[in-house]
Amino acid sequence: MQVVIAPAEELARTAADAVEELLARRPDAVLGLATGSSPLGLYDELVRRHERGLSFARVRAFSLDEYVGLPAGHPQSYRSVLTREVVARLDLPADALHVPDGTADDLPAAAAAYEAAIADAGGVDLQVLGIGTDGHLAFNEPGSSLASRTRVKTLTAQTRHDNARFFDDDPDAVPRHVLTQGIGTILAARHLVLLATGRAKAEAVHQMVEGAVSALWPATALQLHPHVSVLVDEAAAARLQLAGYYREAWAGRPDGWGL
Ligand SMILES: N[C@@H]1[C@@H](O)[C@H](O)[C@@H](COP(=O)(O)O)O[C@@H]1O
Repeated sequence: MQVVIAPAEELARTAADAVEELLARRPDAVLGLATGSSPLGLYDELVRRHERGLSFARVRAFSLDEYVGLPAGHPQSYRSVLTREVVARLDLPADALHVPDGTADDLPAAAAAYEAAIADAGGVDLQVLGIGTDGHLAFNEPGSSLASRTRVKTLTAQTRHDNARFFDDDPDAVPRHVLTQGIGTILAARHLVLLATGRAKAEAVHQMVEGAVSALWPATALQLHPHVSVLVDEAAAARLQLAGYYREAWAGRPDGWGL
């Protein structure tokens, strides 16, 4: 795992460099998009670079997850959030954004269709990730199979509490069920770029990078992936035991090496 400890603005630029390098190599790349506050700095940076000429016109994008049961067009559905925060601000065509269908009558069929759509696109080249305070990735809560694929999950009380800020601070208004890419789905992406900031993420980041691989901390499955970049600010890095080594490795990387 590659761990970068830097101020949030620098993390956003470093992640944007990886996206820009990918698009230079592959203009029709497949990007995996995360919701939540963690990737917002990266999305802002991509918008700035788009305004300077970086094109997303041929990119395909896949959301990590979606709430079940929110009506189409609900402002907090992840389709709405990603359309507002990413697609509408870039030249990414609206029909290039794929999101699991949380309104489907047949949710297992919608999950299978989502897996098929990712495979048809050739798989995800670069997956943007955040992490929950309980170590969840996408909506793979503690106890998730580390080999899981897209499926329905039940949110924990902790996650509904964390996400209540998007639902008028009412945890009961947060949907109880979601469709989420599985840990196995996420691990199939070619490059994983995880952003985490703030003290509330410090324990989850420590477990993810340095803890024993366990369903109790689903993000620890990233230790099994060959190309993971973990971008954290000082507060989120506060519990890392090997922080000194990570800093030394990043500062001393050979010229021209990025994520
Ligand atoms: N499903 C999303 C995750 O993909 C995200 O990583 C997490 C953390 O969100 P934030 O970045 O706002 O802390 O929130 C939600 O649960």
